[in-house]
Amino acid sequence: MRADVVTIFPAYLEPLRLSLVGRAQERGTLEVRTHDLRAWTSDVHRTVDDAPYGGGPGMVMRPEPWDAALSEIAASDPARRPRVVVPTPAGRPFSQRHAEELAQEPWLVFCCGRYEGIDARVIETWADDEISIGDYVLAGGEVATLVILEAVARLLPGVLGNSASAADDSFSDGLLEAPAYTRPQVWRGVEVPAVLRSGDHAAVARWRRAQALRRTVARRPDLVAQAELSDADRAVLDA
Ligand SMILES: CN1CCCC[C@@H]1Cn1ccc2ccc(-c3n[nH]c(N)c3C#N)cc21
Repeated sequence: MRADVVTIFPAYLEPLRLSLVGRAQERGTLEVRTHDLRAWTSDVHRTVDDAPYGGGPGMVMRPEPWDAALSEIAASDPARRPRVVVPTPAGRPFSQRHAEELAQEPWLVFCCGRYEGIDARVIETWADDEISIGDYVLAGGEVATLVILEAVARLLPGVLGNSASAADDSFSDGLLEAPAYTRPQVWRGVEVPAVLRSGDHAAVARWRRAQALRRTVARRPDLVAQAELSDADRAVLDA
């Protein structure tokens, strides 16, 4: 997968060189190219924003630099068309399913807005996806791009390695994950649940599913309504 990120703060994307996403890049599974939007300005001040029509606070990002940037990036591989993703608080809520969908794409381009956002005509012309990572307001699209790219990168072949699997993820079965424990067996007087030390893999799986169900009912009843529950699941919830 190739991922291009257009931003006025390229340094914000440096964390993509670390850890899981960094390893995916070293392996060649993911290629991240970061671009400074100001490279596509033509004035001495490298202006990327202007006052909003209709008045109101703040500034809006001008369409010309964005159109020049996206046109040049898209033209860099004429045989393909990238899926253009615009993080915005007005976007479709990001989810694991959405990450799985984006992980199938060979080429993503992320448009990181700032100020009050990007001129709406750029979104109308270029955006394939407008995504929100949550119901809170950030100062720009860079953090959202980091979130989306990490969630997508970990789903790419070979990135998680043998020890873990995206199929075991929280949300992959529609539920929150069960509590996890490691040594010591007793810590601050609290013992690790005996079933986890039993060696009975079937019992451990049942316990973890029950914990995930109870946790999801308590914290995210909306997810329970969407999850596919077995008779055994319903017995746990009815207990
Ligand atoms: C504050 N300021 C005036 C109100 C509108 C937003 C603006 C700031 N801002 C500019 C570009 C931009 C992109 C994403 C986000 C964003 N916030 N929350 C999310 N879940 C986001 C995503 N994904 C915020 C952005």
